[in-house]
Amino acid sequence: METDFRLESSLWVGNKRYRALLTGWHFQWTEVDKKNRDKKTISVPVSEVVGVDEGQVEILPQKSTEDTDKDFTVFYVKRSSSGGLHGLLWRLGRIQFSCPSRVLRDQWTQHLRTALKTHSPVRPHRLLVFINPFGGKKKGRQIYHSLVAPLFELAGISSHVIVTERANHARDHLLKKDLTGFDGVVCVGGDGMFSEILHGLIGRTQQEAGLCENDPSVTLQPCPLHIGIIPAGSTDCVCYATVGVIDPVTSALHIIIGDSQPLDVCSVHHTAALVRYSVSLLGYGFYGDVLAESEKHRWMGPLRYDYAGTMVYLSNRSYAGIVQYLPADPLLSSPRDKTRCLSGCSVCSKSTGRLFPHPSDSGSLYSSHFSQFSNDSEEGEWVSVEGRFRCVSLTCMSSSCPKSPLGLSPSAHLADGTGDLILVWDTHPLGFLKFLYRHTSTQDQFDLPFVEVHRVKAVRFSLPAGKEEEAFEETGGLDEEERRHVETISRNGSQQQLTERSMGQEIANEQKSATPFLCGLCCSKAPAASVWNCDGEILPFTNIISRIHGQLVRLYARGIEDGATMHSCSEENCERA
Ligand SMILES: CCCCCCCCCCCCC/C=C/[C@@H](O)[C@H](CO)NC(=O)CCCCCCCCCCCCCCC
Ligand SMILES: Nc1ncnc2c1ncn2[C@@H]1O[C@H](COP(=O)(O)OP(=O)(O)OP(=O)(O)O)[C@@H](O)[C@H]1O
Ligand SMILES: [Ca+2]
Repeated sequence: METDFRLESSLWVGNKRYRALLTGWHFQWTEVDKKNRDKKTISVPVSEVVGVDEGQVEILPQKSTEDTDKDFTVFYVKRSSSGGLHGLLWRLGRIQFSCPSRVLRDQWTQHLRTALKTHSPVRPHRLLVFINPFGGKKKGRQIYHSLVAPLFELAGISSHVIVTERANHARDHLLKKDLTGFDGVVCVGGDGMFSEILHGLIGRTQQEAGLCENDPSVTLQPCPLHIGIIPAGSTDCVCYATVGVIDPVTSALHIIIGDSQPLDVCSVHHTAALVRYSVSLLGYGFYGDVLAESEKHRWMGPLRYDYAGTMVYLSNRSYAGIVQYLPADPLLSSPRDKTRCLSGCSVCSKSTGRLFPHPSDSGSLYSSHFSQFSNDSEEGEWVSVEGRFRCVSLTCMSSSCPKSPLGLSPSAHLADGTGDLILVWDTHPLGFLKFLYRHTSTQDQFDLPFVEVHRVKAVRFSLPAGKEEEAFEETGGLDEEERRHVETISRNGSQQQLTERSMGQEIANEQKSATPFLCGLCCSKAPAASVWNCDGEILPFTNIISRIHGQLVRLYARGIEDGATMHSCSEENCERA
């Protein structure tokens, strides 16, 4: 393989001579001075070459090209620092070489294209793109058309663009319409848009596989289509936690080169029905109350979370609950091992083999998961704790975001088949503030006497006996209706109906009236129950069962690149160098 693509020759960039070399997995060019001494080398992995074109090529603004038939242009990924604690920004690098002859030029372009095909087999050719025109600062369309579409065009990707006309438009399209010929689905928007794509693709995949999403013990089928996220929302947590920066061009380049990042997904069930899927935060107590409060102040934009956070903090709530969890294997990793899941993470790579032991045998591929949820002794025993909690949070990944650059659980893994359960027991207000504040720095938020963190495969939450009735009274007896609804679903066994109901706007509205009334410090009686925040949506149920499905979806991403340790960034292919 190495020698198949080897090509070496002198090439010119302007009036400077370069020695260019295409060998195996890399394309590199070294400036050579008049005495034939090597100067700076730039080396680009073939997998990061975006495209090759004959002649002189400009992208935006389109200039008239002064084509010479001995030139070719190479587009590639160029890194620069994001300037923060987090990942690296990617930009489109461009270099135009002149060859001594047209024959040599053709040799270079052909070899580079063959190398690209061989080393980048998973690059998308056709994408389905959903743009939420109202996400974030309402710039989704502009971001896509000015920054992303020209790059897709340059890379020869054809895209079918749908500007959504209502909430759940993208999800419904993915559940019902023909998806033949698409390699991936791209959402232009925030976490809410990503969640729509997630639900649409997981639902569609299970429908086609004839699997029932309602039963938490069923091993779900991984989705064949990749998901790309072009961040254009007010909260872009999934993008930040999987790419390391919130930047449309960086994300577009990850899509173009076909990066593939598996992602764990948590399914949330109530009695015998699926409620929703979550990847970043399933949170009860503080985070539930913050979301409920913030919904009343949407007009404030992203600031509403800070306002709601402060109000909820001041209301000084804690909630009674019973939390049961199924611990993951402690020998594999720990939420307190101080490691970080970065690009090429070995814990995640090893998990792939464990989660899918025989990739060639589809029978055992999925059945391998099944026992993880049962109470069989090999998989460990459920642990049960009961008490009053400030918050109960479950996250399948670190959930790093600009507010908390290392995230809710800094050592969590994107694709290890586990989630981290964070239990914050009731404590005095200053203690809880300390816990929250530590999310903004590198200080360990778990190193506090009232905080526990567990790496888990599944979690159950229920209100203590007696509290349940009290909570229902406060929420206007909604659960009776919910119970009827779930019974209907169980009888009909209709997945579509369930999805409609669990994600529908009506239920969100019902819940708004059912959410605990926040009356700040003047509260005479605190509510007995909080609500669940599931990736930014309020759940209509309090008692839930959730289970982590390892590597259920794949994103066009590669995890966070650590600028400090990246060879290619610090030395060569980097604007900082
Ligand atoms: C003292 C400073 C404390 C700062 C604490 C920052 C912790 C931030 C942790 C954020 C974790 C986000 C996880 C991702 C969730 C997304 O799937 C979801 C959808 O986009 N976002 C939210 O639900 C949105 C959830 C937003 C939660 C924001 C919480 C803000 C708390 C502010 C507390 C101020 C206390 C001030 C006391 C005087
Ligand atoms: N055309 C549309 N009209 C109204 N709502 C839409 C439309 N398209 C998508 N949505 C919904 O808008 C919600 C928020 O979208 P998105 O996540 O893209 O933006 P956001 O600004 O980050 O949102 P939020 O502030 O709620 O986090 C999504 O849940 C999605 O279902
Ligand atoms: Ca995980």
